[in-house]
Parts: sequence; structure tokens; C-alpha cells
Amino acid sequence: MSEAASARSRLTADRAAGIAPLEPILRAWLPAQRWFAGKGRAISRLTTVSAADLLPPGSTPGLLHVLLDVDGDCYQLLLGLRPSLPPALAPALIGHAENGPYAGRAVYEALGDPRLAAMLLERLRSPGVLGPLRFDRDPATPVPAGLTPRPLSGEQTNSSLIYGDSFILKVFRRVGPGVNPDLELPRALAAAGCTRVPAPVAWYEAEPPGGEPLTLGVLQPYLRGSDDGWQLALRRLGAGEDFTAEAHALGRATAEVHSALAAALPTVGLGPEQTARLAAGMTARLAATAREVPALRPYEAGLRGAFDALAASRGTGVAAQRIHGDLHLGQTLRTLDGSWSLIDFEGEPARPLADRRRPEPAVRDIAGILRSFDYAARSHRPFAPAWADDCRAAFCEGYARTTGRDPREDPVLLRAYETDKAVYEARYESRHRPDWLHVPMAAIRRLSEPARPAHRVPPTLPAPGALSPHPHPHPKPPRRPLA
Ligand SMILES: Nc1ncnc2c1ncn2[C@@H]1O[C@H](COP(=O)(O)OP(=O)(O)O)[C@@H](O)[C@H]1O
Ligand SMILES: O=P(O)(O)O[C@H]1O[C@H](CO)[C@@H](O[C@H]2O[C@H](CO)[C@@H](O)[C@H](O)[C@H]2O)[C@H](O)[C@H]1O
Repeated sequence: MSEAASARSRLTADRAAGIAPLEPILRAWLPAQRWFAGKGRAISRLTTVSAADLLPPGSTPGLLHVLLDVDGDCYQLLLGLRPSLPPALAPALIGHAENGPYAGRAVYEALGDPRLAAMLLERLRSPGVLGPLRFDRDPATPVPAGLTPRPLSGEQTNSSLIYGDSFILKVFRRVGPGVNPDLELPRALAAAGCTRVPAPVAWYEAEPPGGEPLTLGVLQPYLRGSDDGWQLALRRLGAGEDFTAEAHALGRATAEVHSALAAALPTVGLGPEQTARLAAGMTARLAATAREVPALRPYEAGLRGAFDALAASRGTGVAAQRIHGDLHLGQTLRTLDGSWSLIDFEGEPARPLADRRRPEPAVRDIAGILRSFDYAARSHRPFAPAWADDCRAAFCEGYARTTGRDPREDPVLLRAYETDKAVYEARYESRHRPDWLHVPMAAIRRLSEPARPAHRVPPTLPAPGALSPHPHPHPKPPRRPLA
């Protein structure tokens, strides 16, 4: 049964029938939304899973919470309802209800309406149950009333609102049964005393009777004035400036989060069979992506080499634990005091929730950041490969300084994960940003070549300040044959 179908079978859907007349306008509006996963395909089946008035029926504006099943995926919508829309809300319009209980009303994106966004915060401030929804909060962190909301602009997988520059609410769009790791992991880290991740202060879920809750939204402190690691890296690159000290510090921050997650949540050792299964999963993902992205096809056989090498490595000493799951520079924030925080623990949005909650080698996150340095260097004209190499080395050194283990000491594992990430990125870019496809494709060409003998990691790691400037900051380590 699909995630949406199992949610539908358990959720109370008293109001669902009432919103059936809105389904045609939602069907026309959904494909244009950035967070809609089914882009490029016609919607064949759209049904309402649940609908709940978050304000007393008849209020103007009205606020309707809706879960929709669209071809087996479950989406969360917050709909505003007014007899007519003031001009400022025109960009939020979805359509007009022609019949049913909302006939004659304008239906619009509630998150674009400051009045409704303020009401949503009020709901989060007062824990309790409302129809199929449960609102919860951390009693230790007060959330003041009356904070002014503004929507976060920019590309996002979900939708976020900032309240008074003090809190940020993420409204998940595609949802499924089970706690979302973006709530689960930050809560576990906060309980373990790790301050590298903003701690959830309030959240809301759908509660199917007898089933697992679906996480729908999380409110957390807004790190005002922080710099997104991606933008910061691009600015440094543009100014011809070094980024290795930041990359080193980010390596340390990532390692701290990994260590805290490993201590707080279950870890497992991977034996040869599990490692082979991991490699098989990567190979299957490659095959599926090659079917979808024609540009990948000529490299498929070469790329498979990285996964075959992983399967043959017999998994010696590989540990799996809970990880971030989609770590890249855009998921890092450098705060005003100069320290790094990690955000968005949802994992890769396209993967089923159960997969995203499974323990995996921490190197998956490391590979994500390493790929991100390559992305940054390739968005610069001319391409800046030395900048990326230096950042990659500095990040790994920072990581090793905290954990005592340099990720480059496992070249087969690291290469497999980098390859898997580049394949994921090829699919992501071809679906969402075809103009960017050339970036992962450059990595794909490189990774499809047979692996060069690995460089040995220097036994004594240089101190962060000792990282020398371009073009050759790191002594060339002696070569050793591939294990
Ligand atoms: N706690 C926070 N403090 C400051 N900015 C944040 C915070 N959380 C998220 N952001 C900003 O919001 C953007 C989107 O957040 P993210 O969790 O990545 O959402 P999505 O899953 O929709 O991509 C981030 O890139 C960052 O700029
Ligand atoms: O929306 P999310 O932040 O969860 O992540 C998705 O979108 C990312 C792009 O916004 C995408 O990241 C890729 O592009 C980044 C530059 O824009 C680059 O830094 C990353 O390394 C690269 O993977 C991410 O893969 C996707 O899941």
C-alpha cells in the first residue's frame, strides 16, 4: 500500500467530502508548485485524505488544512478562503470554488496571508488536538504571541515562514506516516546537548487512529543574520578568497553532529552481506536514473565500477548510524558568532521515509559536502578545481580532527558514496534544474573512469591555521595501491 493510501485508510476524513469541489482547481495548480514531486506527469488520481477547519467554520478569512493523495503521494496544503482577495494576496490565488460549501469563495495559499500565518503560530503556541491534527511544543522554550510572519523566499523543497526574525516554521509538503527525521533528529540532538542544530520548539502532526503520526510542520529558532554555507562559499570564490578555514570548521561541526547522533541513536556494524546490499541499492539507483536521464547512459558501466568495488570490499569495519541524509552546503548555516549549524535533516526528499530513517554510513553526508564544493567551483567562471580540492581536503581534515578518522582512509566507500550522490544529483537536476545538469555530469565523467591509486592520508594532520594558500596547499602524499 502506498504511504498516502495507508494514511487515507486511517485518517478521519469527515470534512473530506466537503472539499471535493475544490479538487479540480487544486489539480490545475499543483504541477506548477516547486515542491510538487510529480512534475512533468499528468495527474491521474487526486483525492482528499483529510480536511480540517483550523478556524471556526464561517470565519473570514477561513483556514482549511488539507491532506491530498495525488497519484499515491500525500501532500499537505493550507488553504485560505475569502469572498474576494485583496490585491496584496493576488499572487497567492489558487482559484475560485464554484460549488460545494465554499462556493463563490477565492481559494488561496494561506501561508501567503499574514493574518492566517499568524493564526497558525497561535495554534502552535497552544498544544492540543484539532480534528486529525495534534499540536505539540517544548514547554521549556517560550514562544511569544504576535510575532510578525513573512514567507521565506527562494527555492525550497517545503514551505517556510519566519516569525519576527525569531522562529522559522517549516511546513512539510510531501508527507508520509512516521516521524519525519527533520523533527526526530534535531530533537534527539537537543536532548543529547548538541547545539550544532536548532532545537524544535513546536511541531504538529496528523494522528491517524492506531497508526503512525505524519509530521506536518516544525517550528525552530531562526538563526538571524546567519550565512548559508552555499552563498558564503560562492561569495568567497567570486572574490578569489580562500575557504579552507571554514571548510575545516565545517568538517569539525559535521563530525560533532555525527558523533552525537551515533551516541544518541542506534548504530549497526555492516558485514559483507549488508555492504553488498548497499552496493546493490546504489547500482539499482544508477540503472533507474540512466533510464530517466539519457545523458547518463554512456557512463553507466564505468560508474558501476565504484559500486562493484564497494561490494567486493566486504564491508570491513563500516558502521551505520543515523545521519543527515542530504547534506550539502545549502544545509549549513554560519551563524553570527562564526560557528556552523546544520539544518534540514529530512534526508533526500524523493526517498521513502522508511529508507531515510535507516542507519547508513556517515560517509554519505561527507560525500554530500564534498560534492557541494565541486558544485561551487563549477558555478564559478573559470572553473576553480584547486579551490574545490583544497576545501575537500580541509573538510576531511577537520572531520578527522574531531573523530580521529579521516574519511579519505576509506577511499572505496567514499568513492561509492560520491558516485551515488552524483547520480542522485543528475536525476535531481534533470527533474528540477536542467540548466545545472552539466555540474553532476562533469563528476559523473570523472567517476566513470577507473579509480586512480588512492593517496595516503598524512598520519599527522596539519593544524587548521597551517593550511597554505592556493595553488598547492597540501603536500602531495605518497601513493599506495588500491586496497
Ligand atoms: N533555523 C534557521 N535559521 C535561519 N535560517 C534558516 C533556518 N532553517 C532554515 N533556514 C533557511 O531556510 C532555507 C530552507 O530551509 P530548509 O530546511 O533547507 O527547507 P527545505 O527542506 O524546504 O529545503 C535554508 O536554506 C535557510 O536559508
Ligand atoms: O531542497 P534540498 O535543500 O533538500 O536539496 C535538494 O536541492 C538542492 C539544490 O537546492 C540539491 O543540491 C545540489 O545543488 C546545490 C547547489 O544549489 C549543491 O550545493 C549540492 O551539492 C547539490 O547536491 C540537493 O541535491 C537536493 O536534494
